[in-house]
Amino acid sequence: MTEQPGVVVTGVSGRMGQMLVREILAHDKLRLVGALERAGHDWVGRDLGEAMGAAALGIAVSDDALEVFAKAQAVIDFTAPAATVEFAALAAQARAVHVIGTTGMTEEDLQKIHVAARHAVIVRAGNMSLGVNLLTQVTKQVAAALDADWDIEIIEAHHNRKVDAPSGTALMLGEAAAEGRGVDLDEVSDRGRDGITGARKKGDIGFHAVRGGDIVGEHEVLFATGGERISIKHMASDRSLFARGALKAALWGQDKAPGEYDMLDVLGLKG
Ligand SMILES: NC(=O)C1=CN([C@@H]2O[C@H](COP(=O)(O)OP(=O)(O)OC[C@H]3O[C@@H](n4cnc5c(N)ncnc54)[C@H](O)[C@@H]3O)[C@@H](O)[C@H]2O)C=CC1
Ligand SMILES: O=C(O)C1=N[C@H](C(=O)O)C[C@H](O)C1
Repeated sequence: MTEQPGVVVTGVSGRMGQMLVREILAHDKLRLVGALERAGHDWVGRDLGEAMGAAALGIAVSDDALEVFAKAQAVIDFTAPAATVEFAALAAQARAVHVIGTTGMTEEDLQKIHVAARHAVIVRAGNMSLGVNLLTQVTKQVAAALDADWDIEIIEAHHNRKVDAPSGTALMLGEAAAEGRGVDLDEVSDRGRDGITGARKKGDIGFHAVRGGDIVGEHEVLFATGGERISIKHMASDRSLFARGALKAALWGQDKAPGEYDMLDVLGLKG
């Protein structure tokens, strides 16, 4: 029997990092082989299990990406854009599947990830849950069925520590709506209205970000026209669903050809 793929978790002290560690330790087809944090973080050099307030795991938290990636068949990365761009090149060098959950990336960042995907499998999604990925497909279908007399607004809500807006998921939903409608999102996107904005421009897709407390992640796509509204919504109440999606992607990517993939590929929802 072949050995189980070894996984490195980056940003291991973070909300998603710790959730990923717990899910990998409970997984029967993946094993944890490394843990990475940013240089200067007080977890670096400590045993991961002890740093998490549990029993020792025999895995020291490292700040040396190149060294830990060399042991991995998959790198699961929910950190920050600058770190993720750097990890994409290093994971490709190590020929490890790079699962990217990080959001808030610029076009320039995405271009660098695209270059790294020439040599390795990269699975990237602003949301790793089955429900949200299904919602993108439904959004595309509804947008394709309705004309521009239906206004599309995307409303998202997250915890008060989130640093990027609109969320990666909101952008995925916006892309899906724009694709369904046959328009370019960059041309019709209207973000965070404020002041005397004038009347809503026909065909625009609006984005609104709520931030508060410990909201895990909520996304609503609203289609509104004279006399009626359609609202489709996803509510995440537990981060473990994002972590489980990421583990699925890490396993799925093991036998794939180099390239960029998303969760629709992993979940078999493309089409
Ligand atoms: N795609 C998805 O399904 C989901 C995506 N996310 C995204 O994941 C990212 C992280 O979210 P959270 O865990 O809530 O944030 P967090 O702030 O709790 O964790 C981020 C971690 O990354 C670490 N980090 C930053 N730079 C680093 C570097 N150069 N090397 C190693 N570690 C580094 C930080 O020290 C921190 O521990 C965000 O972009 C968020 O939007 C979050 C949940 C689900
Ligand atoms: O930062 C978060 O927490 C989340 N980020 C992702 C996003 O930007 O959409 C996914 C999820 O909603 C949680």
